[in-house]
Amino acid sequence: MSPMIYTLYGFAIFFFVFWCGIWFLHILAISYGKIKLHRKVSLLPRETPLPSVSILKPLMGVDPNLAQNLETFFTLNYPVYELLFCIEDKNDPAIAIVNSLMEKYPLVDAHLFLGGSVVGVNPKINNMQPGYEAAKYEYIMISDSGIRMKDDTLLDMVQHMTEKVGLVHQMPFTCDRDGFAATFEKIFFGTVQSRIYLTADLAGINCHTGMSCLMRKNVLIEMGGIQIFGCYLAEDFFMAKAFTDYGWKMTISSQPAMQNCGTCNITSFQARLTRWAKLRQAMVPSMILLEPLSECMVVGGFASWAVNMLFHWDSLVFYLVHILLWFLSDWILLSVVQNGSLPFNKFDFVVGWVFREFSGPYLFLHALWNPAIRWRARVYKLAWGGVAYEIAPKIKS
Ligand SMILES: CCCCCCCC/C=C\CCCCCCCC(=O)N[C@@H](CO)[C@H](O)/C=C/CCCCCCCCCCCCC
Ligand SMILES: O=c1ccn([C@@H]2O[C@H](COP(=O)(O)OP(=O)(O)O[C@H]3OC[C@@H](O)[C@H](O)[C@H]3O)[C@@H](O)[C@H]2O)c(=O)[nH]1
Repeated sequence: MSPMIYTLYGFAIFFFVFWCGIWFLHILAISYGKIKLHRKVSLLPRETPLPSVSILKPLMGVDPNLAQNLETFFTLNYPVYELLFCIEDKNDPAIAIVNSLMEKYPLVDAHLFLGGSVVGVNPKINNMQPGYEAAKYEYIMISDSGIRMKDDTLLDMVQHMTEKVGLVHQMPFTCDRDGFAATFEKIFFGTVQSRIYLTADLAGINCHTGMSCLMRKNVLIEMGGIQIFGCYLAEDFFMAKAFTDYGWKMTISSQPAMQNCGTCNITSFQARLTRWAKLRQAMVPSMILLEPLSECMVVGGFASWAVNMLFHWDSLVFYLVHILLWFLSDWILLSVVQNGSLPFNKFDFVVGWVFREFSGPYLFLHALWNPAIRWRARVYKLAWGGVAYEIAPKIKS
């Protein structure tokens, strides 16, 4: 056999093994999701009192659901906590919403911090810094503006903070909302993102998306505070990395993060996914190969060629069966993450799923060719490794 044939067989074996690995991830994610997610929160009395929590809420602008999302933080079923709302712009309309909720719930320990404090380039860290400095409790929670809590979400997260755990985060998911964009978001978070998030959590790989996380404050202080992550845009990834570097474990909680922003459209969601992809490409360069390769249509194409080469199986039949099984597996995983009836029918799922599968590789390439990162009012670039610098001044919204 010529070296060319050996090389082709080598590639065929690689793609077939990779394809098997991806299917192993599907099975792991579904099984682990069933075991890990949506467990009942224990209400049994404890020997020691529950730790008190300082909740940082960085806010910027308003959306139609902001008031009701924020209100869920005032009605948490948790003994001692404080709410630290942080708003950078002193003319931000979110201020009025926070003030009216603070008036409505005078017994809840809540404070508002205006103006932020420039400790780096990350605008979320800059915004939270005054709130962080004022935080008085032993656990710090960072919770983005679009998050909606159930009464027992904080309790669930605290119960996952066991002896060796330093950081508990929620796997991103979405509330039920109307419209195709909301369907698309739910399909994205409940399929491709959940598969990686669950398997990464099981394998102890850092996949932290910082929209809702609980941390031990003493460890944060030992690291130098949240400001040391201000030089990165992906402060979430580096915070989690620092916790593991300090010898702490991290885990997801049983309840996924319920994102419930009231403005939901395809363009802004795709811009957000592209921004995240740019962060991953800069921080974990192996993702540049692994991500496109692990897309259903791409890995299926390579595997179809490989099985034809190795076992003389019909490529087209193999490809179609692969897509059908992937689709079914995604439906099962989404149902596990949703843990109840879905707000859309099977036809909507087919349309949303096909759209996700075809737009995924496109968004990834788009992120690769356009390195500038727009986040809300500012534009940044990332150096390899993830350190960020701002390339355009703040755009007035
Ligand atoms: C046979 C092995 C195949 C491995 C395939 C890995 C394919 C990865 C495909 C998609 C990646 C999706 C990642 C989703 C979560 C990240 C969301 C995100 O970008 N968040 C950013 C913004 O908040 C945040 O800053 C970044 C966080 C982490 C990025 C690093 C992700 C690494 C994931 C690697 C997981 C491999 C799992 C393998 C388990 C055995
Ligand atoms: O300029 C800004 C941008 C954002 N933020 C706050 O940061 C939080 C997240 O902002 P967005 O919703 O725009 O962004 P994402 O949902 O994509 O964020 C997510 O990905 C990037 C990570 O660094 C974040 O930790 C994670 O939450 C919000 O609470 C927002 O109010 C600011 O305070 N200032």
